[in-house]
Amino acid sequence: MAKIGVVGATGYAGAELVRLLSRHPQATLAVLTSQTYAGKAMGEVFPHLLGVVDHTLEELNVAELVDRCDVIFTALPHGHAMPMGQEVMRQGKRLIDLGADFRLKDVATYQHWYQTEHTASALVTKAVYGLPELYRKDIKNSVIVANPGCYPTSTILGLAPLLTNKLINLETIIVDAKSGVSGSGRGLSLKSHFTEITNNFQAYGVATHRHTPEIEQELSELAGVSVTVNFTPHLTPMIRGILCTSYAKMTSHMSSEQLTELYREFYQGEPFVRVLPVGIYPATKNVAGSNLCDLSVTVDPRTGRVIVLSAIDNLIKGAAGQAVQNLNLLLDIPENTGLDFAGMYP
Ligand SMILES: NC(=O)C1=CN([C@@H]2O[C@H](COP(=O)(O)OP(=O)(O)OC[C@H]3O[C@@H](n4cnc5c(N)ncnc54)[C@H](OP(=O)(O)O)[C@@H]3O)[C@@H](O)[C@H]2O)C=CC1
Ligand SMILES: CC(=O)N[C@@H](CCC(=O)OP(=O)(O)O)C(=O)O
Repeated sequence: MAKIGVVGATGYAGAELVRLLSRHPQATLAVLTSQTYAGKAMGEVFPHLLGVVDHTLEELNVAELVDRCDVIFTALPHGHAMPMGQEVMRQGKRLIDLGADFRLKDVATYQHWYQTEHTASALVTKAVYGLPELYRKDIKNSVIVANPGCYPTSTILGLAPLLTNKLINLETIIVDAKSGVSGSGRGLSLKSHFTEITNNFQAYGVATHRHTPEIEQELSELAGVSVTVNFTPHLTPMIRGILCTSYAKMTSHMSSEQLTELYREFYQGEPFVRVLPVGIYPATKNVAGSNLCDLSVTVDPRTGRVIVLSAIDNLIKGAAGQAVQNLNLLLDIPENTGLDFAGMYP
């Protein structure tokens, strides 16, 4: 049994991780941390976990925390996982960071987009980008896993077959994404205020969202040349889910059926990617509560563009579920361990 620490267990991503790990057959929750609720029982802060998770939240120093665990998950605001990375390396343990601190390979790019100094830059080269569908082998042997952002997960899975097979003009990629409000975390803010989000639909971070360089880094890696994208996120009045619609000009003539077949081959054997038949489109409700990413691909012969739709649950495939998938790779056990459940419908 792997002893697990969840740092930031009282956030939306952390609490979802605790829920998933509580039923994981090869992991045991050793430490759950919180600054605000230290001393309280997890079930007191989250009544849905009453009788399911009996742990008391603790506030520990980094060295003690790492000492008590084999694998540590950090689900903290960006900038706070760096000391954990250093201690994990010192003690020879393993880290899965759900935040952004180890995702960008270029430290200057991180500092620019996050307006935060990187205090563990030597570790960035050691971290592996935790998207199992692309980096499975590297993740298995890694010490620090940089769990991807929610928007990048759905965008990259949607576009990867096109870039790998050089089927699109790289200067024409547009990503139009919509997210549920849980994506912005549990903390109170005007952005997620009930009256601001209900009966409302708005864009934010236009041309400035910090997931842009993460998406560009990974698409560039797939294409073998530098790729830029227009990425526009929107906030929708729902709790969970991301739906991304990506557009690009095709460089060759293919039908929707041919491209769908190519996607099927690309993702063959993947436990969590479903390529839908032509004419059936992903919806957030179909993946809510599961670790699935649903994809559809359509060619518009009139404009020569391909339209890719991808849907995930931002808290599961976009955060906690993907983190458990990465844990399974680190432990060298079947990737769907503890994740082998369908979503919730309706
Ligand atoms: N929500 C989502 O859909 C996704 C989130 N992520 C990423 O996961 C991470 C957590 O996100 P989310 O759960 O949404 O955020 P929340 O705001 O819901 O939770 C943040 C957590 O961090 C703790 N925390 C806050 N400030 C500090 C601090 N200064 N030092 C230490 N701990 C602190 C809080 O706990 P306490 O006050 O109890 O200590 C809380 O547990 C972020 O990096 C986020 O970007 C990634 C993908 C998707
Ligand atoms: C709806 C909403 O607010 N979503 C968040 C993205 C959550 C996420 O994945 O953020 P990290 O990259 O920090 O892990 C946002 O746009 O900031």
